[in-house]
Amino acid sequence: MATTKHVKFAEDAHAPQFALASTSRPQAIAVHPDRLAVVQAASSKAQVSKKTKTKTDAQRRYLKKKLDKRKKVLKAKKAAEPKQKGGEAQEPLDTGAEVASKPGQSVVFTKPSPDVDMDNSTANNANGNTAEEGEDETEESVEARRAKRKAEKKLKREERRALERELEAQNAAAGPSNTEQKREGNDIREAGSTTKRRRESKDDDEKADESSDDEGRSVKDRSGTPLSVQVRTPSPETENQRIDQDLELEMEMAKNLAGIPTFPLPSGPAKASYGLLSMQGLPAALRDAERISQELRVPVKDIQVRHHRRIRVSKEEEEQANGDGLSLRMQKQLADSGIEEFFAVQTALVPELAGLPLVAHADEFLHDYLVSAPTGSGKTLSYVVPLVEVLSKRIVTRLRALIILPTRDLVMQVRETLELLSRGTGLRIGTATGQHSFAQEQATLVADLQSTLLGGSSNVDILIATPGRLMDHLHGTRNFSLQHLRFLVIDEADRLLNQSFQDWLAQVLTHLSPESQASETSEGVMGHDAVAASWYESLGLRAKSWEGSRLLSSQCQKLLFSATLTRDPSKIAALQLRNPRYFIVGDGTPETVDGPTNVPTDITGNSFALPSTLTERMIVLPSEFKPLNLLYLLHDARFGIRSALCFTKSVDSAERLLKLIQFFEDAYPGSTRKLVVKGYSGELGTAERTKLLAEFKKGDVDLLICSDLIARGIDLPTVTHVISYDAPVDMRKYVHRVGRTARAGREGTAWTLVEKQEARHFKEMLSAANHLSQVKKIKIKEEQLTDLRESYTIALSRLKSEYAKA
Ligand SMILES: Nc1ncnc2c1ncn2[C@@H]1O[C@H](COP(=O)(O)OP(=O)(O)OP(=O)(O)O)[C@@H](O)[C@H]1O
Repeated sequence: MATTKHVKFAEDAHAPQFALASTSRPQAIAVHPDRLAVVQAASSKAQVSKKTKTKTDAQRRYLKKKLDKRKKVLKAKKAAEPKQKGGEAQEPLDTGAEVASKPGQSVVFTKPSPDVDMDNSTANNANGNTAEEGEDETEESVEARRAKRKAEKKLKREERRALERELEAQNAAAGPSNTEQKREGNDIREAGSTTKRRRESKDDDEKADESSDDEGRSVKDRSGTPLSVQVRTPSPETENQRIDQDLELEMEMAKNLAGIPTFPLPSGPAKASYGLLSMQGLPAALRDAERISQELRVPVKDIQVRHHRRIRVSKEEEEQANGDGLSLRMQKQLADSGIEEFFAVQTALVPELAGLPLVAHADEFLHDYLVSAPTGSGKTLSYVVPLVEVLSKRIVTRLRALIILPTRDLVMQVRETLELLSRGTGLRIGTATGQHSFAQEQATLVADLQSTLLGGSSNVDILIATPGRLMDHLHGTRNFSLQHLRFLVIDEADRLLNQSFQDWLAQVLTHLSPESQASETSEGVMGHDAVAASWYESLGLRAKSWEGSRLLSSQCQKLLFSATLTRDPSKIAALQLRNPRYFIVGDGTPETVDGPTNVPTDITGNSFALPSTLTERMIVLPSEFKPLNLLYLLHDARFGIRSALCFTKSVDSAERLLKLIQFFEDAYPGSTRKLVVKGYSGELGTAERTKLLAEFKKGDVDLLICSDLIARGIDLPTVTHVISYDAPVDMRKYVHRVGRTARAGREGTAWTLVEKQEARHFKEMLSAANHLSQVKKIKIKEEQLTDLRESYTIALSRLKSEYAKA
């Protein structure tokens, strides 16, 4: 509405008097008197003159510029004076009128009158051009005017400088107190000084104008004789406006910036302190982790299993409650497997867990456990031995232990260990990985797939699964229930917690509580004798007064393992831990307030433990030298790398490298025995992968080129070297890759080929984990590669033609 009115006024602005007088124009009468006043003002000549007044400064500038131009012209005239004195006729000025008559050009004659110039209206001739005459002026009056102009000019300069000083004073008043403020102050000063520089340069130009004729164009007559006139194309109004706008903008900027609050410069997040982590909800037990030295060894026969009390007891009482050792059966199994003494992580966990009850009572004070121990330190046995010891007391088969692992290969590996150590116990072990059909898996995991049984029906005591297939069974297999679960083991926990696959963790935790299945209770349901005691009440099977109502909602204890276990509070919170205890196996140095001192950690204080028997090397080189350097490592007698895993960044690059090395081996005459090199990736079938790993373990394969599929958890005791052909992108990956060697107290060497452009990142990564000093830099000289070059060139050209064919 307001816009319409405004438009109307704009239309009526040409005849405001008429609009006021005429009663036949209701639109005009309906207008608010204030607006009317504005419209009237805008339409009157008074408004024009007011506008002109507000631009006095700008006009002065314009004037000054004009005066300077005149001064220049005068100078030129003065230079011509001797000629005049010599009786030569003064150049006729009316020739300039000819030039000035050209449309669009304003012509300034050589002797302008300042009085005329002060009033533009009188200075403009009929064509809109400026024509100022001064033919009859004497030399004295010229001198006087020059002096006057000089004085005026000086005055203007002083005014200008005063303004600049004022601006600077405003900036200083803003009071910068830190770097950012200083920067802003600098910016303001920069803006001010830019203007100042511009002005100074203008001043310089003006000075230069006195001797040269840069801005003005020298106009020549038809005969080519230069005329003493200055031709300006921009109109004075445009120039005035520009100067006004500049000044207003500058003032505005200074005003705005002076009031802006300042903020500190952004910087990278600092490593979280333990105090901070605690404040963010990390349980105190996780802050004050129990550290165990990597070197600790205890003979299997000396292990004393701690029997848990039903009520919470002091640490001293708990220690006094030492019971017997491990079962004789277990001791025999371990001895048969060549295990005479327990490693550090096992000495901490086996006594703690092996004495746990098969069925937990309400007043049993149970813990959940988080364990961070180096790669190859025996974490698998540290949970497998106690699980077998506790569950072997069972009479009825129920699903009592669930072990979750990230890959199928790891599931098979843990299954092997479990089967070995549970021999003679009758414990049933099942796997769910998707290796077999869903129906096949269902048949092996669940005894009764037809009826609906409140207590579930399990064919296995221990299930080892990948999270994806586990979800399938939770949602799609009748009578598959987690209600009897005593142990939930999450191995390679940090990797699994990073996988949100079907929200698997939340799903598993939900299926541990009875509420999730309470709705399924109905009269037609059979077999409630098999329901877990802790689930009775929730399923409406007993009155509250029953003793079992005091049982825990779930008796399940959680055990988490990794070489790079997270202490990220948000991830930990998702686990819903109960009375957690945190074990870190490292060099035994107690943690400081700011975190462990010698164990590499990431930003959230996550511990990265590395085996003490590991030797680490890096070679920094241009990317094109990587294949030759790798071949050198494989063929030089000093290194003699065999039984090695070589990691690449992708399956494609693993394939290419494999072919290149195979072509090289064909072409290279230098070695007595050709290296056997094979590729290992997820693209191979399970049977093929198992066969390949068996060959490698036997020593039939010298080098296995692989993707990160087997970077975690895979236990190949014969690996003596790990080569990262492509450098790992983060510390976790590095720890797990290099951890494929130097396992179980054996020696091993890890090599990382670092491309020059990656070197900085790689070193920063190591040093952030406090680990840079452990990785020795090796340089292979170009001349050391000479022997390999010829065969390498052949291999390379064969590789090219192979890819050209594809
Ligand atoms: N007490 C022991 N004595 C001798 N060998 C052992 C002992 N405990 C474990 N080992 C062996 O050490 C090797 C590594 O064990 P395991 O695979 O459990 O390591 P890990 O800590 O799980 O490593 P990763 O973090 O890489 O998964 C295995 O070959 C295992 O048989």
